[in-house]
Amino acid sequence: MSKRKLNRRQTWRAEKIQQERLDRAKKREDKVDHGSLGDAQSGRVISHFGVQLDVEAADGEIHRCRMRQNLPSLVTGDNVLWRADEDHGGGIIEALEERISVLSRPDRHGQLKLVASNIDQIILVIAPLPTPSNLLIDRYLVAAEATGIPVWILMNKTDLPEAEASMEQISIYQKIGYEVHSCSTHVENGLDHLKQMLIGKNSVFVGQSGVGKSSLVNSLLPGVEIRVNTISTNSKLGQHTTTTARLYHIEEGGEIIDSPGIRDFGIWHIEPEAVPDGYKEFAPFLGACRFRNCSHQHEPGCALLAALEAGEISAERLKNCLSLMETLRAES
Ligand SMILES: Nc1nc2c(ncn2[C@@H]2O[C@H](COP(=O)(O)OP(=O)(O)OP(=O)(O)O)[C@@H](O)[C@H]2O)c(=O)[nH]1
Ligand SMILES: [Zn+2]
Repeated sequence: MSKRKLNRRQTWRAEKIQQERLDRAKKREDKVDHGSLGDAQSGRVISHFGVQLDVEAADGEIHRCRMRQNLPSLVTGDNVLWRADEDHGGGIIEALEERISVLSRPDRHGQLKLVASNIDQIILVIAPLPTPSNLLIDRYLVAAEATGIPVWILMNKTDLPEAEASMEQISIYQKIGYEVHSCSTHVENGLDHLKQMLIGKNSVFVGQSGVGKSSLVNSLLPGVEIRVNTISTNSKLGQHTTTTARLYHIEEGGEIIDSPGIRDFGIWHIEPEAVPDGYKEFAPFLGACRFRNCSHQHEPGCALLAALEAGEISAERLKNCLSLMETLRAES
């Protein structure tokens, strides 16, 4: 399979198939003698290890579960129906409830693999140091927009003197309509506002190495040790992580799903042609160019160039869009 991403129609089809499976599984279950199994109850997959998954029951207890063979592959964040196995311990997952969102990434063979589900918001973490380039921010935003999951920007390390200039640098994103919030893990009460933003939601933190994602997660989840790195110049491009995603509860409310494979989310492969769709302020102009294969660089009747001329989109964003397409073409 190519590295194609699911388009809307495919996503809709996958959801439909999933719902039909769920209905069939429920019907079958009604006819089965459950023996030593308890009543069906709802639960949440909080981590998975190959064929075994940890399911959190409504009372907060965690049960190591196997799954019925008729189920599709499950992922951290899934809501499931499961039964306790009273004879053998643990439990059996019998059905998957509809997912509201999924993060998937291509594996080394280009096949899409689910990474986590039911995520309410993607938080793109940036910091004054390492200094973000707007091109990199765009890349994360394009990837986030493609998931359909709401995304906003978090400026960490506001304790650094460079913070003000960085906020200025990213003000362009606020103009486009992205929410920008800030915090510091190094000052007292620096995370109070962030905690408010997390309440009642299932969030993932993404962003480049060294911006403080581990520090954030550690501060939000005291007692859960996640390694904090010193700034590294190593690019993580191409690295494959096997660590499973885990769902954590924040004491003040809200959930975080975290894994190294989620944090480097923005550098997952994106189709070059899909890039302009990730520039949300371009939406009114896309598809309006005179030529279908317009490169948006010099063609007469280019709707994006006209929008630029009229001051409706920024030159920087258009330049970054084109250069991101170029980079992704070179990578594929
Ligand atoms: N000044 C300042 N430094 C911070 C803050 N938060 C984290 N750091 C430092 O930034 C560095 C990188 O932090 P990490 O939490 O490892 O960053 P990360 O984003 O998880 O990095 P990766 O694990 O490589 O993806 C460490 O030296 C932290 O101590 C902050 O609010 N202010
Ligand atoms: Zn054009």
